[in-house]
Amino acid sequence: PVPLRELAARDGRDVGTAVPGPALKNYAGYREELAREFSTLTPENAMKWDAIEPERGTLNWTDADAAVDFARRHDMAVRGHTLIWHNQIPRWLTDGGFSREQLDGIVREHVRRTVGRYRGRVFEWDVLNELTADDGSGYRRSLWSDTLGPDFPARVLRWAREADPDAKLYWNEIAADGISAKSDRFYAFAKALKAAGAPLDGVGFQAHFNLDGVPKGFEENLRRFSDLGLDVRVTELDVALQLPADDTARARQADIYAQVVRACRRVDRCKGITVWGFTDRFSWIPETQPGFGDATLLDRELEPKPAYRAFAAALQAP
Ligand SMILES: OC[C@H]1CNC[C@@H](O)[C@@H]1O[C@@H]1O[C@H](CO)[C@@H](O[C@@H]2O[C@H](CO)[C@@H](O[C@@H]3O[C@H](CO)[C@@H](O)[C@H](O)[C@H]3O)[C@H](O)[C@H]2O)[C@H](O)[C@H]1O
Repeated sequence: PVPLRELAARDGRDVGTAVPGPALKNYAGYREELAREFSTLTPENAMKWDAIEPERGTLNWTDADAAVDFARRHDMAVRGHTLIWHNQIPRWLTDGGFSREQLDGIVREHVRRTVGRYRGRVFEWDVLNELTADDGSGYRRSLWSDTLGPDFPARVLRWAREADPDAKLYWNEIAADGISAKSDRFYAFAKALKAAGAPLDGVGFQAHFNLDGVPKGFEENLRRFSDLGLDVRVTELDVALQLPADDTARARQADIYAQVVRACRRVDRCKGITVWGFTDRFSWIPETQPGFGDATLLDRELEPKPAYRAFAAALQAP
């Protein structure tokens, strides 16, 4: 079959996947499939703050460099993930008791150093990740919102722009895929940043779904953000199944993947789709959602599932 990356390219879009460090190192078949099917990759954990700077001043770029090098050797682009998130923050930072001024300096240095290191080699950054409160009331409570003041997103975006003027800068969000109080708040934040002239280039919708299906207003939501002059992306797509999954569940899963592809293709500024892992062998779902899994396009032996065929068919449909 024609690789997904080629089908997406016909539309001027890209298709990507999250890549866990160990998979890239230890599984030959995985690397071949990755390079064959995908035009972008997102390091699943290697570019997060706790991986890069586990101890203050101790830097570890090993897995991040390996992912960037792999991409360069296989004509793939890299989405950097993620600079500011409430999870996977190193302990020295959460327990540091830093003042606003001190934390500002620390964040600025982290952004300058990380974006600077991959200047010209990472084409997009999830600068901001999951900052919106789930109830849509405002910012999610975090070290950042508690310490850095209400305008910290604009400041962090500006530091990222300084470090690499060519990289596209994104705010990536979870559970804001449809029209909801949360996505309304996210929309208001994005609109305010654009109005303030902050360097926000795009927004990412993670799309961690299950058989409840694609949330109501998904396409409309993509379109309203793009109408703000923003690129939009699906950044972490998977469809978790209750285990053991049967053919009916896999057929429903396939339909959901296809719906997402069709919605993205109908929105001009939807730049592409990234799946959060492409084989059931490497997926965050089983560890974090006991009883669920089989969420991706290929099975554990890298064999295509109905989801893969539906994804490909939706990419090439007229
Ligand atoms: O939570 C799912 C998505 C939601 N959106 C943002 C996105 O970044 C997030 O991705 C997931 O983010 C999760 C953390 O919140 C990641 O899970 C972490 O993944 C890390 C790297 O594998 C794990 O850390 C390893 O843990 C091992 C045993 O516990 C240790 O031996 C390793 O040293 C340590 O690196 C953490 O326990 C585990 O919690 C998942 O792989 C990753 O898929």
